[in-house]
Amino acid sequence: MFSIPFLDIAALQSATGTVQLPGSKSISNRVLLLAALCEGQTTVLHDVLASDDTDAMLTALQTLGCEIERQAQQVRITGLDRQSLPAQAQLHLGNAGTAMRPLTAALALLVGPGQAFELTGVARMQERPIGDLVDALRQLGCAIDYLKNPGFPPLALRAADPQKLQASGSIQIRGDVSSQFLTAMLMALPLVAKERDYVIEVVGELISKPYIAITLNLLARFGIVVRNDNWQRFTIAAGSRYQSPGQLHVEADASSASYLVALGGIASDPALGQAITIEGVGEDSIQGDIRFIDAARQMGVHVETGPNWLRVQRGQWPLKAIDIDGNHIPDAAMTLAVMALYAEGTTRITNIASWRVKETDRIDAMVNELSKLGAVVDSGPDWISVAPPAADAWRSASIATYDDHRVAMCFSLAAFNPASVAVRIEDPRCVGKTFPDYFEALFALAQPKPNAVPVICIDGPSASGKGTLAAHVAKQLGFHVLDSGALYRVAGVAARQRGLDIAPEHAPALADVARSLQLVFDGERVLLDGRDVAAAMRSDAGSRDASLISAIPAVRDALLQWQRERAALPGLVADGRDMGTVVFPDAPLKVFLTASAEHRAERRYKQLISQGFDVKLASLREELEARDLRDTTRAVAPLKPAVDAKVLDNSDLSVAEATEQVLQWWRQAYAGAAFATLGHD
Ligand SMILES: O=C(O)C1=C[C@@H](OP(=O)(O)O)[C@@H](O)[C@H](O)C1
Ligand SMILES: C=C(OP(=O)(O)O)C(=O)O
Repeated sequence: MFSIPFLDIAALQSATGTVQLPGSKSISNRVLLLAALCEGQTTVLHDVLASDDTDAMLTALQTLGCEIERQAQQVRITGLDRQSLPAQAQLHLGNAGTAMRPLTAALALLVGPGQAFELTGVARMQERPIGDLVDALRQLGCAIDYLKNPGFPPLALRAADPQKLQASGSIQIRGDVSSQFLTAMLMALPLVAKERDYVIEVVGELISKPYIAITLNLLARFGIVVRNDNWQRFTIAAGSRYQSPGQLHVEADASSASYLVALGGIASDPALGQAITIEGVGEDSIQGDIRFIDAARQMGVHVETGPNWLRVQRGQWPLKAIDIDGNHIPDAAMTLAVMALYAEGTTRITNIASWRVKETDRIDAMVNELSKLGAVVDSGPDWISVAPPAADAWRSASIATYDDHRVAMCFSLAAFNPASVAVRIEDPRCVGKTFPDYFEALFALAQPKPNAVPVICIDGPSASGKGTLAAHVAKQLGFHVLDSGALYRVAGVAARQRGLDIAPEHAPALADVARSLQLVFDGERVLLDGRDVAAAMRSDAGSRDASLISAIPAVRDALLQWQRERAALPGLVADGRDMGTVVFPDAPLKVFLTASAEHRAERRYKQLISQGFDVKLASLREELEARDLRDTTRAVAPLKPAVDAKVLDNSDLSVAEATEQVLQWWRQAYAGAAFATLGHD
């Protein structure tokens, strides 16, 4: 997961490959709760989504005393024992609608005399309506108080009035704000439907119906058969009792699949043998969002399906604009709004009023962010229309994501824009709600346009702190790191292992060694042919050999390609001596890091002393000055700032200050002018 302030997505060209999708949020949170409601019975759930929303549900169930064992994607749950519910519990449910709504209903019926439960969430959750559900529960005698604003969480639950609970067998609930209210009632009522039927009548239009279908399907798996009269009236029969299915497999998430279906439709060219294969969800899915593929097909995307897989390729290009009622696929329909950037004509998505009360006001969010890119966008209370920018009207944009995972995921697809304008996704961590590794999955499938991967070069003399600075900058940007100094050290070790003397006369053999290095940098470990050589390369002999081998032009040439290939999505921070001058001459940001010999000697001195080495400051300084002289005057790739490098003297800067300076340059260098005019610098 990229837990960083923003993620720059390079101009992307194509996509191909196979992806195994994480579990469905809607199914995971439903089955976690259903399993918890199977009093005393154990259920083993497989392929459960691990994300912020499922964490919210799991943590709440644990707080309530549920026994849960979690191993990777497998969760073993023993159902709650009513008698041992805690007297008090405070449940923080983040922004998970699938936790807040169903838990409210179940706990409103479970809470006993003398017990009190509070349910709350993030600030946005406190703006997401829950009044229709509370009104329905109050008809049953449930005691629910609003702790802040009427109609919204946080809520306090106390024991229901038992007489009223038995008296009211028919409950009315509104269905036009969120289907999750009805889902919540359907999952809670089996807890009380012992002696009599309970009937739920939906008032007004029921939106997002396919989510009710998921609920009914999963209830049946847990032994509860609900009569559905035309989506208007639902009957839970007397004698209903939760019965664990023992084991249950969670399908992959069909809403998450929409971004990858769109990816294939935009960027997988069948003529080049490209396709996106999505595993874990397919035509047999119980999730309504699988119907996104119909909309994608209407836009011209080629989709093949199997029971639990999808294979997607570009069909018609540009895509066809469509006019679609998005009510049945409220989450996946957002993806259509971004696909519209690649369609001929204006795409209209209607009947999506619920977008306004989800993670953010999604209609406004889509209008704002699509407009930044230059699209022609319009909207109303329950619709949005999108026409792509004219060829010369694309603008680079820093996409605000409103703590909404779907905004972040959708807009990553804008990076295929024909104008190659830069796309920056702010707060990419928000995808943690349902698809924590979304960007990793995207980068594994997508290929950048030639030379589009952003590279930051940090060159400089010995002990200037390049490595530390590179690591800090890379961490902030989510980029890879190339420590080219380490590369020469490994080349030296490899040469010694093959019994070669490191001298100019062996240049061809040494270059062969360099060319064929089988190398993996894995945290602190450096694997050469599968063996860790970290200690050898950092020894004194390793340093001497690195210095010798790096002075051999044929070796430098041999390693050039290997270094260039490290420029992988989303980007690279390369540190060394000739990164900006030789290896990545087109890098958008080159930093030449210096510090006075006095400061560098002092830093190295402190470092070595703290490691227990007996060294003298004066001789360290002499060594550094001698090395500087050698480095700056050598014939091959002498150490010098690239003409377009920014010189950073960090003699008096902390690592944090130096990092901030580089990031500031980066924010400007990478499409900076365009972002700056949008106030997002
Ligand atoms: O029941 C569910 O799992 C969901 C129902 C839908 O909400 P609405 O019914 O509020 O549209 C959907 O947007 C949400 O992501 C998940
Ligand atoms: C609306 C969504 O979430 P929630 O389950 O919180 O309603 C969503 O995932 O798009």
